[in-house]
Amino acid sequence: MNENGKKITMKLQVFVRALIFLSLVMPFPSSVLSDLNSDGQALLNFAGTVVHTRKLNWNASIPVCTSWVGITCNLNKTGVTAIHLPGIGLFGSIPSNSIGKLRALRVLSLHSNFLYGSLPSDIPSIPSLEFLYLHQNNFSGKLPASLSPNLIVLDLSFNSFSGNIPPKIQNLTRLTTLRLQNNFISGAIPNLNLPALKLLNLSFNNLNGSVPYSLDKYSNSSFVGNPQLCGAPLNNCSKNTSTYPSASPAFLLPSPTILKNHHATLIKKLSPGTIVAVAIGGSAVLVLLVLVVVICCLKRTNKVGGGMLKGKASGDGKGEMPKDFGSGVQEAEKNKLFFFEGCHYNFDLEDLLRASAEVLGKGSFGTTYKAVLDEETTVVVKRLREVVVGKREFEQHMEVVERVGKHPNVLPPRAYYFSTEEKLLVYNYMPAGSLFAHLHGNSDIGRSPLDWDSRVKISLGIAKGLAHIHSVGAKCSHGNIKSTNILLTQELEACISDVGLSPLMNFPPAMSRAIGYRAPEAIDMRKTTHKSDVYSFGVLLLEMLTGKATLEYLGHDCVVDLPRWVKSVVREEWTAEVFDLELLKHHHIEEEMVQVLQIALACVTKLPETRPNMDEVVRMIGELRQSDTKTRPSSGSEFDCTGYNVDEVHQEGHHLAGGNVHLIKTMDGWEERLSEAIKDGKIVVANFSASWCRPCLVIAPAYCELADKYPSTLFLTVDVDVLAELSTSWDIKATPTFVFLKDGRQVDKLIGGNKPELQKKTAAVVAQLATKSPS
Ligand SMILES: Nc1ncnc2c1ncn2[C@@H]1O[C@H](COP(=O)(O)OP(=O)(O)OP(=O)(O)O)[C@@H](O)[C@H]1O
Repeated sequence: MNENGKKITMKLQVFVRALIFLSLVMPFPSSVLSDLNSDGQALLNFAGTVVHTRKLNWNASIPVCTSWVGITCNLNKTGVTAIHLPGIGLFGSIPSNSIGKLRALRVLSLHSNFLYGSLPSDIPSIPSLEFLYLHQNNFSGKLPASLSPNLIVLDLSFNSFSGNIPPKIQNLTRLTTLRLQNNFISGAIPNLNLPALKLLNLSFNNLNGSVPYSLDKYSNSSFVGNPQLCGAPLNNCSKNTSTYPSASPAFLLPSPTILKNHHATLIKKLSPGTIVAVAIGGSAVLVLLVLVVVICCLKRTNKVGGGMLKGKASGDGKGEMPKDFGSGVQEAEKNKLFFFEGCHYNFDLEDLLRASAEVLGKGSFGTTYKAVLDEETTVVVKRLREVVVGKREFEQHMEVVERVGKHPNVLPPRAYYFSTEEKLLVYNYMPAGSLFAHLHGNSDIGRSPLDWDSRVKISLGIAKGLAHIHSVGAKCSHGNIKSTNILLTQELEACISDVGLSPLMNFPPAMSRAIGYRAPEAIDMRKTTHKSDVYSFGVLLLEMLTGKATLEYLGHDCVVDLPRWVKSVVREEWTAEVFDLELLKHHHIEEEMVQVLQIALACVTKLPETRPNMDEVVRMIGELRQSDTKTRPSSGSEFDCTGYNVDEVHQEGHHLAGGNVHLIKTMDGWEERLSEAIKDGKIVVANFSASWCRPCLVIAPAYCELADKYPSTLFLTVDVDVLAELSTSWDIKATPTFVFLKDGRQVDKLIGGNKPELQKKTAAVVAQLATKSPS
């Protein structure tokens, strides 16, 4: 693997740790030893209810204050003062009478987990509590009404809290940071006069009324995304203030809260211009697609004169239609090819039987041929075997299929033929081939591998097509979703083939390739449902992410259980091994890849009722695409995993450090930009990561302290992924920020950063850059 590949691989290892909770959940010993103090008991109550990863070593047999992960105690070890468990995959609701019982607790940091439900009221009201970090979870219900009067930081952002801002916040005289953004908080903002408050963010809620005068000193970014809110620093109340679209209701997957919140933010932040552009662009693509299909159909065929005679050659490979092809077609019925409405093919059955033919494959429903009628007309003929319904029922069913086929991501049959002995379906020939061929057959035909954008586009197309099929009725499922049944246009739009065939057939024993896509409850084809289609779609997503087929030839055909394989790889913490090496060559896609992996894993859960439906899947993938322009570095705006907008944090840091902070946001071109910033004599904060678990909130105020302490100093923030490059053990607390003089000498370290190799290396880089750019 090249350098870049390795880097991305390591990034992915960091990213996907958040997924591990899906498979790493471990039961916690519920027995409690009698000598355990009440804090220990309270913590065990918490851990006994909230699912967690094996990183948590809490055990009744070990004293709480010596080595329980994430726990800090007071000096005489009589009480727990801090809990730091951010981003470790905690999943579930916090019970009351657990953390709320810790009477000495000052810091509670459980952000970036998967916690949901209401926040027990005994937690925020712990009298000693000073720092409460619960952002990036999925807590819901009203905001806590009773709050510790000692709170300094209250961060409940990126959750699903609703209700009003409790007026009691006014009593928090020590509060310096209040972050409630990206929730569903409604009502008017109370007139808050908080003397210590420096950071305020109420953006992207459902707040209304006018911004109280006491708060108009905060910037616009503290309030944006509340369409009903007006007054300085937002627009004047008399004007229309809806500058941002309101939030779409959050989608609740069992797991990816982060995904939801992150993307809810991104959508909310799309400007109307962008939305219009996306809408126009989308419609243009759609119109183009329809045009292509119409033009294809309009190409009338010339009758084949002296073409290939029926029954001449082999049925395998290129040649003519096989000897017995059409043998069941009775003379009187030769012209009884039934064409669907809107299709203008101009051949009859006889032409078809004489056409030059090639076997494309033998599937579960019969053999599929490519039939070339003339230079302009090539179709695909599916010769169905084991049709169990009679003519009338077949015809009625075809009417439904015609209806279902009216969607840009569904490949409709163009014509059919039915007689007692022969049943044929005619489709447009899709020269770009199947998704299977694109993913697994490239080397044979010199086709370049599918890049990430194309894979996402294809996934979205399939999801839309499938959602459309499901919208026709509860009983209308596809039943055979797999990569050979996804055909692609030249523009790489996905078309789902074989729609509506399952109900017509005598259920064949599933072919081995199909078995890999089958939901556990639908191995028998008769039991396919919407949710079993969702499972198959999840396998398709995994196939696109991993580049692995569901069937391997190891001397004999071997079915690959992709969901099982992927889960086992993630469990063993070899997550980066999951992804297709072809994809690892590209920059800035790792976050999206992990998000798609989350969607895929949600689709392939064992219990059908826990899988999302296809509409929800469409929305999730769609959000991924809409956020695309925001998450790619070229857009100039970035979000980290905790949902912080780096620009926003930069502004805060910049503001607080007296306009003397220069932030370098991305890895691209960082050397040049660092040099420039050094030349400008600015304080430099270099974030060498596009995203993930950067405690911006912690770092931004800390910049200011350091800016005071070391004027004209260079700050360098090194992220966990860079750390991972040098260290095999991942420590969630280590997000080191080093402070360097411009000559490369280190003068301080801010958080973590006890990795000498990393310090040495960064110091060398800084020194080298400093000499390159005289200040
Ligand atoms: N309209 C089409 N244009 C181009 N290729 C097609 C078309 N329809 C099917 N194919 C390709 O022909 C091959 C055989 O298809 P067929 O549907 O018979 O089998 P299958 O997809 O492997 O299995 P199943 O019958 O279970 O769907 C597949 O590789 C498929 O991708």
